[in-house]
Amino acid sequence: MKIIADENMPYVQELFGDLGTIETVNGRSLTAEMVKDADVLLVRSVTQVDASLLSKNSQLTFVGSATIGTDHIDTEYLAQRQISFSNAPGCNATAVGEFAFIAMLELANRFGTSLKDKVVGIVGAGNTGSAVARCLQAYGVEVLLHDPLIEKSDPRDFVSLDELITRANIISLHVPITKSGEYKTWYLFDESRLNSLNADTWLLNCCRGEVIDNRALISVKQQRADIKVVLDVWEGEPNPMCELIPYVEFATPHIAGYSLEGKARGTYMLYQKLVQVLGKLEEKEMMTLLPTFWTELLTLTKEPSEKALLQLCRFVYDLRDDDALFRATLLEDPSKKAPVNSSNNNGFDLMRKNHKHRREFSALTLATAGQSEVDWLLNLGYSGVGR
Ligand SMILES: NC(=O)C1=CN([C@@H]2O[C@H](COP(=O)(O)OP(=O)(O)OC[C@H]3O[C@@H](n4cnc5c(N)ncnc54)[C@H](O)[C@@H]3O)[C@@H](O)[C@H]2O)C=CC1
Ligand SMILES: O=C(O)C(=O)[C@H](O)COP(=O)(O)O
Repeated sequence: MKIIADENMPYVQELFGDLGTIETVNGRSLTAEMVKDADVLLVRSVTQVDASLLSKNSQLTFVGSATIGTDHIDTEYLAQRQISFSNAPGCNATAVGEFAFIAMLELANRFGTSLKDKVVGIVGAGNTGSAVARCLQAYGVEVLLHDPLIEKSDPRDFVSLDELITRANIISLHVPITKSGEYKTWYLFDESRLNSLNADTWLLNCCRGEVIDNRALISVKQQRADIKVVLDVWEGEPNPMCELIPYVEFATPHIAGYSLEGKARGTYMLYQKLVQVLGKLEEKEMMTLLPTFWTELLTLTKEPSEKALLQLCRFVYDLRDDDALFRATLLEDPSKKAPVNSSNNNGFDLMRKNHKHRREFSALTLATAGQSEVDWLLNLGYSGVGR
């Protein structure tokens, strides 16, 4: 069995090595010729899987995408050809949740205010949106949810988008990209909605770039310095509008979901699905793949202040590093805010390829010496001993 896999998918050899011969490829430049004799195709979000890519292949039985989003997959076409498909829903939700939470703490620190006093509006209350909400609620922050597609069947409280925009100090976007229908998300935040944001709103996008009209965001930011923006995803990836970068507080190349656990979970979920499709038994376990964190135990002597909490988060992931590298990679002279060039696609993809996967909060164990007042840190995701 020939398995073609994206080179940016960790643990493929460990998990799929016994099932067939593996060839790893650059997912962005995959062609019909390259996949013509594949039995299994394992991709990430940068590969369009459609009739054109599969036009020379008549033996493919399984396509797996180690991602939450499926906007790059023509699932109808795969179904027509009776090719099994699986993505990895929820695989990197914790990573995105922790990323957004850390970004909010960083913003609070930068602007000399407290995250705890804010109201956060989450647009899209599925896996990633709920993961952000869990972190915020663990810390005691008020959260508003907006999700018209699930509000009738979900016991949580929901608000309209207008109410969310009116009441929230921070808005975090967690919707799939959809181009049609009543609740389409393409340019959900267009110029008029961006202009309707309250003074001093913080806007975070960790889902898909085109949920915000990026050109409109530039013009709104030119008038509204009060709005603060965090972008992990960009319209037109891998060629973001470089002139937008200077208006963004924290800028990263679509790596909110890039925790080692999240990526491993993605590959592992595809392994589980393929084994099932092949009628075989699972013989591998995910946790045995992960290395231990460089330090496993941290002793807390008292409840951390917000600044100390940020330090604790930076211990696991320092967002400032990725932001600085992004600017250095995509802006020729970050101090002059000049773009390297308008189509710097290698820089964006190279940063993603070489990204040093961060760990999730759970990789770090906190010794809390029996203090129940720090239980919320365990709800935030850290592991704990001492109780
Ligand atoms: N930056 C990154 O690295 C990552 C980005 N993503 C992106 O985030 C998206 C969301 O991921 P999940 O939360 O796991 O997906 P999910 O499917 O669990 O949740 C998405 C939620 O958005 C809701 N929704 C759809 N249209 C909406 C609208 N117009 N207004 C409000 N809510 C709406 C859906 O009802 C659903 O509950 C993915 O589709 C993917 O595009 C996902 C993982 C990592
Ligand atoms: O899961 C998703 O959806 C994402 O956006 C992924 O985190 C993107 O990662 P790649 O598949 O592009 O490596």
